[in-house]
Amino acid sequence: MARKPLIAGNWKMNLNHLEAIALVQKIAFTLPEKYYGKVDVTVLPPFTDIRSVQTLVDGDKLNLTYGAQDLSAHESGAYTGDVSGPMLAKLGCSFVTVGHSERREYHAEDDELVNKKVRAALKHGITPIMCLGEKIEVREQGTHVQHCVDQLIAGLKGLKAEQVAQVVIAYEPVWAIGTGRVATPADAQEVCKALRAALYEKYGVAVSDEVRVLYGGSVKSGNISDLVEQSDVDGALVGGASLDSNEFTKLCALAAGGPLI
Ligand SMILES: O=C(CO)COP(=O)(O)O
Repeated sequence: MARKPLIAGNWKMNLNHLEAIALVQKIAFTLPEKYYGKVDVTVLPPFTDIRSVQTLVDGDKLNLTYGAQDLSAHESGAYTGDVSGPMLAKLGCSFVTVGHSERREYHAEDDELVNKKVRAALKHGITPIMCLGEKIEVREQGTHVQHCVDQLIAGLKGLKAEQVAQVVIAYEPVWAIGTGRVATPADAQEVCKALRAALYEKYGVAVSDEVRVLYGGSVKSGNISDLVEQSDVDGALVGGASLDSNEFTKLCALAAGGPLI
């Protein structure tokens, strides 16, 4: 089954709301309408930028969508500093990353919390992009495939097949994030294929055919084509390269099959 590629720009903790408006305007101006039929494009700015991005996307009727980088597992209440699913839904967020390795590392998020956040996103109609991936030590031991499959199963625990069908998975090997050390297309395919096989085994073919599995880690316009050519890689979660409008739009165009802008 042909899955439409998704390119998600994870801005991480970069750009204030004025810079966010400028970047989204540049992306919208540079990427011609025709590409949106062949690739879904979303940007994931910091929380403080989302309202401004919403105003621009709604006002100019842009084809790209936007989302957030995290959400609370709770609905509301005494959770200082957190942002809830209902708040993000109200802002029109289409996606939210959950369980990014930087959240796992700096905020001690484990698979159990990731699972709660995936549920919170789904409950409020926001598509979770559930991130997983191995650290370098795990890869060196050669147990990375099983490690990633275990993270997948734990993150989706207790969900019904119809719910799993709505999730996006992002395989991001930790050693490839922000390092310039991109996994080879074969490395990405090995894990993405195993993740899809695990989805097939547990939830059936309708789910494994539907779920988009992205690769993330030092993705740029120079390597996106070889990555999306892999049969189980359905797009990319892009960090650094998503902050440069020329690089990001070029990457989106290539993921759509070109031609290069
Ligand atoms: O963490 C990432 C996206 O979520 C990847 O970041 P880089 O593209 O900067 O390596």
